[in-house]
Amino acid sequence: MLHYVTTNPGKVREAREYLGDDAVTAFDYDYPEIQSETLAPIAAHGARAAFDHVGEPVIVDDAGLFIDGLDGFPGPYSAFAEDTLGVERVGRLARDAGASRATFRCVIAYCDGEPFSATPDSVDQGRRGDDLAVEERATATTDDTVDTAGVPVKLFEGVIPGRIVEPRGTGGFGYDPIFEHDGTTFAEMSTDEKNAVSHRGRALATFSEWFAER
Ligand SMILES: O=P(O)(O)OP(=O)(O)OP(=O)(O)OC[C@H]1O[C@@H](n2cnc3c(O)ncnc32)[C@H](O)[C@@H]1O
Repeated sequence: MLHYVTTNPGKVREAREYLGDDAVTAFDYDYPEIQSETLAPIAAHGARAAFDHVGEPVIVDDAGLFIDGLDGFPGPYSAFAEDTLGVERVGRLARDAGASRATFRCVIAYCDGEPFSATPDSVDQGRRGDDLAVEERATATTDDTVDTAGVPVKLFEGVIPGRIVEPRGTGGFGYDPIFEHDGTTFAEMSTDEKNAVSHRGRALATFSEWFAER
């Protein structure tokens, strides 16, 4: 069984909607997080720690909102900023600074304790939005396997550009009310609609393609 290790029920809802109810079980465990300016090492080390704790295949998912005009703040500190400032205040900070452009990123890290064989279909199958205008660019990529003290972890990243706006909508969780993509905030979308465009949906798409081959 594949365990989605998180303390955030919103992530589990989206993963289940995407992968299917029976594909993953939620495992509520607050794995120790390292500090880093990028999400990938945090997710990789989290997956290793979660695998050590659970002892079965795990996914961890580290996400962050990167506001261009605030030099990427809150980025990897998004959970801390939500807990301390709150979503509305982060939104106001961005708008007051005239900084509406932002990117949501999600890195999914998979670990089952086994090495990954580099079959032609299992790596470097990421889709890039290079043919899209920069403003619209959204990417979902598989990254290299990361070795965390002898245990390999596989990473999948999803990225979506958007704008910080005044809060709208009641769905979703976290920063969804202030993150607008194509005129609609994530909180105004159903889980399905959000998954179709979101950072997490894109990361889940490349993960599930790869996992089906494993
Ligand atoms: O680490 P776990 O236990 O998985 O749960 P978390 O909520 O702390 O997870 P993150 O560190 O990945 O989340 C960073 C912050 O970004 C928020 N967040 C993550 N994904 C989001 C999404 O899809 N939409 C809106 N906010 C999101 C989340 O609420 C946190 O405040």
